[in-house]
Amino acid sequence: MLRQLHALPGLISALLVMLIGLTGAVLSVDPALDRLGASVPAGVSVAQLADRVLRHYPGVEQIQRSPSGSIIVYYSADGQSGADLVDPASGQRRAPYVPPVTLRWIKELHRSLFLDTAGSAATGITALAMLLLSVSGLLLLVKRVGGWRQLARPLHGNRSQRWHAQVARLAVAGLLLSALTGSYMSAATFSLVSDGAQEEPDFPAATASGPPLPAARLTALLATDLGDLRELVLPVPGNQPAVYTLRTVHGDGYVDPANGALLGYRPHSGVRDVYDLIYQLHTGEGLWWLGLLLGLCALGAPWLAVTGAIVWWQRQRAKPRLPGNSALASADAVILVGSENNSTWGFARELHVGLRHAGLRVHTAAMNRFSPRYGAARQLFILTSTYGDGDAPASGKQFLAHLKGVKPGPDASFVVLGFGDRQFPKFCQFAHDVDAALAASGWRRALDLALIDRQSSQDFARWGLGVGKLLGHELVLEHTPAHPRTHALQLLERHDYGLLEQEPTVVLRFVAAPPPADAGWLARRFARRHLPHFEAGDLAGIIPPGSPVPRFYSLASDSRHDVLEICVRKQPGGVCSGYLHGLRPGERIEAFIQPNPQFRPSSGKAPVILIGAGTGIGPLAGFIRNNTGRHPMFLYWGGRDPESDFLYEPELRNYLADRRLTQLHTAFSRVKDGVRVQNRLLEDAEHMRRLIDSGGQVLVCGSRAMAASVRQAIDEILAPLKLDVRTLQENGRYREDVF
Ligand SMILES: Cc1cc2nc3c(=O)[nH]c(=O)nc-3n(C[C@H](O)[C@H](O)[C@H](O)COP(=O)(O)O)c2cc1C
Repeated sequence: MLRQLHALPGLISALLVMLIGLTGAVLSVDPALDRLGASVPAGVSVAQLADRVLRHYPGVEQIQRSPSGSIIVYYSADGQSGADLVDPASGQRRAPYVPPVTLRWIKELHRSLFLDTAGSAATGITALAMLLLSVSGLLLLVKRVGGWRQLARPLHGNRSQRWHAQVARLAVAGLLLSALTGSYMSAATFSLVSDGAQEEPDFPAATASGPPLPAARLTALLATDLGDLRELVLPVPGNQPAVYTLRTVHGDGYVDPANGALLGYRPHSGVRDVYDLIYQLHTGEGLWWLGLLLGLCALGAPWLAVTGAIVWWQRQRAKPRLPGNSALASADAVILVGSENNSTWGFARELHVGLRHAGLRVHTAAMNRFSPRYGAARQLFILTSTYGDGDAPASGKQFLAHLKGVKPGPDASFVVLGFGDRQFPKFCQFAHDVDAALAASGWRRALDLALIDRQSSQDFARWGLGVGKLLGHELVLEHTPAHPRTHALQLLERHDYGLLEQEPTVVLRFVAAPPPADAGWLARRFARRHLPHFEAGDLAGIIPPGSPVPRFYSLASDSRHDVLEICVRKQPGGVCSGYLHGLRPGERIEAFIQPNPQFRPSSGKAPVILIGAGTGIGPLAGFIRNNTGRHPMFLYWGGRDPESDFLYEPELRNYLADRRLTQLHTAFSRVKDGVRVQNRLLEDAEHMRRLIDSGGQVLVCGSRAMAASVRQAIDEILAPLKLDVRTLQENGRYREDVF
């Protein structure tokens, strides 16, 4: 609901939001430029200013002060009118005053799109839409990160989602203020609220008799500080009575030239003061720094409109159509889906189709649709992601509340499959909650809860085999989530390890592939000569011939060096690892990049502890290679045999020598008195504790089993500090990349 409330006005008003944002950003610079050109002397009265100006401009008609402090004098001389910018300290001309035509043009576009009343109404509605977008966007952001207190925490999601949320996080306060003040000003334009404008003060019927005093001696002008002045209109010859008109930020009145008394003064009402403040907060006039900040935030509006539209489009694309979705009453199997960004629906569709091929009638719906009618479902499959900080995704939010009112039938059984990301401290938490709640409500668990990390197609296929056994049908589930465009790579060189141990491991270095020899002129002309952007720790998705399913390998290099490096161990029967191990220099592959921004050392001088085993060294070696700032970095790595599979040995020795690596601790398991990396950590517990206690960050890369043992070891090491891995994870100080 909240998402619709955000997306719908966003899509409808996107173009106008972009225009208003851009023009607002341009206008925001004006108060700062005005302020730059203005000199603002303190303690000068309006009487002093008028006296100084009159010395240089005997024909002065009007003196204006802009909110930023510039003084503009309108005068006539030799029958000609003119306007100058004047130095308030001397009353001398600084420059002719030329009203900024372009700026006025942009202001008109910003206010009314040059369409008078209709245009003002359109910009007013856009301001309201921006208000709604800012509030709903803020609430979505809070939900995304898992609570108000987590607002500063690293953002997750695909590239467009992260960019959208990141800019929104920076700009939302400014956009909210601009939208709120803009809506108020629009409402005032259409007299829906008052702008506090009041009638002119009563013009005096008569003034004191006697000759006019010099401006410098007029008491009302002496009592008015220059900082409060808006405008002083000098007596017009021939007007009776001839008086000064004085307008200040506090009120308006007239000044008797014969005795300097203030006549008919009318102070501004509270409503007017409120309007003036709102005007100032919207335009930044008189508050140039706020104007610039608001302008920067306004620049975010076009960006948010574009990335928001992309995110919406991606979400729509991920929503699959379900062929032959049976009615609930006649279904043999029911699939309920909990999803925030719709990717889980793709997996659900594959299961739906697979079960139908097995001859079942299948009903698939969102988890929120769960109601007492579902109690009769014989076989209930729940596929759900987790969102925020271990929370329910949008289409599963109401499930647990609805579950309380549903009585399971006598044959009812369930299977829960969770989708999540191990980078989160609460990995698949909602799936755990749903699984436990169903069991506690009397449903029979047909299969243990299974969890899928980062939409792994292989894990899903494996789970499908288990479901097939349960149902007594073969179930082949092949779902590949949409992936980014692939790039052609050419193998530059390879370094082989592990041959002695019969555990072949290879470090492969690729470059951007040149266009094929038979490519046409156009293809050669526009062929990409560089690798796409990536950083060490991101993932390369490689699609082996004969399989649509990509396999992911952590990157050991970043694109700055124009080389893409991965480290691959040959898996028995592995389709992709076998293919990669068979590659010879000069051969080509297709790969895409999947950013993994969560798995990177954070910037700063705190120590970084890198822990890995086997090919998990790949990204860790990349981090060390990039440590040109020589921040303290400690590597704990486990292999089998130093003679055979000491991956990156020469490079690591070089990094130690040039201090990119502070210490190297290795653990080899297939030697006499062999140890594993977690044993090394425990041996070095005192040192580890000190490093973590001093703000250190831990990055772990390797197999799932190794990561679990390392977690256990670190918990043990940290126990005396009353600290644990979970707390470090919540603070972004413990990150894993496991496979
Ligand atoms: C903002 C955000 C928060 C997430 N929070 C969690 C989490 O707390 N635990 C978890 O295991 N996965 C978390 N994930 C990962 C998603 O559950 C995972 O990517 C899932 O496949 C998304 O499926 P969906 O597109 O159907 O929502 C989060 C993802 C995002 C974008």
